[in-house]
Amino acid sequence: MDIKQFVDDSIRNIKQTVGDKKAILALSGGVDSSVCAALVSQAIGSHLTCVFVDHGLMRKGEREAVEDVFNNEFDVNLIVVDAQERFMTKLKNIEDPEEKRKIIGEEFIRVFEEEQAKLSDHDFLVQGTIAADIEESGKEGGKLVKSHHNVGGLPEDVNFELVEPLRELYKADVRAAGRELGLPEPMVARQPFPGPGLGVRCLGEITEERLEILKEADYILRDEVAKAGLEYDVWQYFVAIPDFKVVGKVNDERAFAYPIFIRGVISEDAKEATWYGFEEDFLRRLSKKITDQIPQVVRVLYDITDKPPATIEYE
Ligand SMILES: Nc1ncnc2c1ncn2[C@@H]1O[C@H](COP(=O)(O)OP(=O)(O)OP(=O)(O)O)[C@@H](O)[C@H]1O
Repeated sequence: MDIKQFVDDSIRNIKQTVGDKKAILALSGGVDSSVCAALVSQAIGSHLTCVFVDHGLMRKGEREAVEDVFNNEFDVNLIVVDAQERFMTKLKNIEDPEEKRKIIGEEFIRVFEEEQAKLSDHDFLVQGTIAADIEESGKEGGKLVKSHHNVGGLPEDVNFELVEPLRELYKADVRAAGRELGLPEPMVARQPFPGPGLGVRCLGEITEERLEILKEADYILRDEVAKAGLEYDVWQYFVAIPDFKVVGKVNDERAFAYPIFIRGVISEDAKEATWYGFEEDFLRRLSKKITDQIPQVVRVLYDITDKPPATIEYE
C-alpha cells in the first residue's frame, strides 16, 4: 500500500465529509486512536476534539506522552478527563476479572458520554476501527473469552455520523501511516495493551498500593527492555501483580511483601504466543533493579507458559 497516497486521500475525504463541522474522538493513546487523531487533525485541525479519559489504569508516563504530543505537535482540541477516583470507587471490592472489565468499559462510556453531552455542536464521531476489528466482530458463535472494551459499545441513540478512516488498514499500515503523519516512534510502535489497561494486571481487587507497585515495576521493565534494544524483538512484555503476599528477607529481617510476575511473549496475532527467552543476565539485572527500587516487592517470577494453555494476560 502507498501510505503517503492513503494519507493524502484520507485527509481530502475527511475534509469533504466533515466540512466546517466538528468531530469528537476518544483518544486512548493507543496506536489506532492516536493515528486516527493525527490524521483527522490534518484535515480539520481544532475542529477535532479528542477526549482522553485518565482512569488511573494507564502505564507510568502515558498520559503525559499523550498530552505532550497532542497539545504541542498537533492542532487538536484535547480534553483530558481526570477520572481516577471515579474508577477506583466503582472498582472497590470487585475481584472478578469479567466484572472488572465490564465496570471499566461501562464507566469509560459514561465518562465519554458526559463529555460528549457538553459538546453538542459536534456532529461526527471518529473511531479508530481497523480491518482486524471488523473481521473479529464479524465472527459468529465465538465463545466469550473476555468481554470487549470498545467505543463500539457506545449507545445507538447517539446522534453522530461515524468517520472511520482506518477501516481498510491492517496494523502494520496503521503504524506506517502514524510515522508518515509524524507521530513519535514509541506511540506508533506501542505494544498491544489491553482496553482495561493495568486493571487486568492488578489481579483481584485493584488497590492503589498494588497499582503503584505495578506501575513502577512495569516502568523498570520497559526501561530495561529499551536499554537492551529488545523493543522490537519481544512482541509484548509486562508486569502483573497478584493479590497475595509472600515471605522474604530484607536487611536481615523477615519481610511479608508482594511477588510480581513478569511476562514476555512473541506472537503473530495474539491467538497463540510463545514465552520469550530473555538472557539470564537481563533477568538478573531486572530482578535486582525491581527489588532494589521497590521495597514492597520481595520476589520476581518469570512466566514460562505459552498460549495455549495460558492466555497472554492474566485476567
Ligand atoms: N482511556 C481512554 N480514553 C479515551 N478513549 C479510550 C480510552 N480507552 C479506550 N478508548 C477508546 O476506545 C477504543 C477501543 O479501545 P481498545 O482499548 O479496545 O483499543 P484498540 O482497539 O487497541 O485501539 P487503540 O489502539 O486506539 O487503543 C480506542 O480506540 C479509543 O477510541
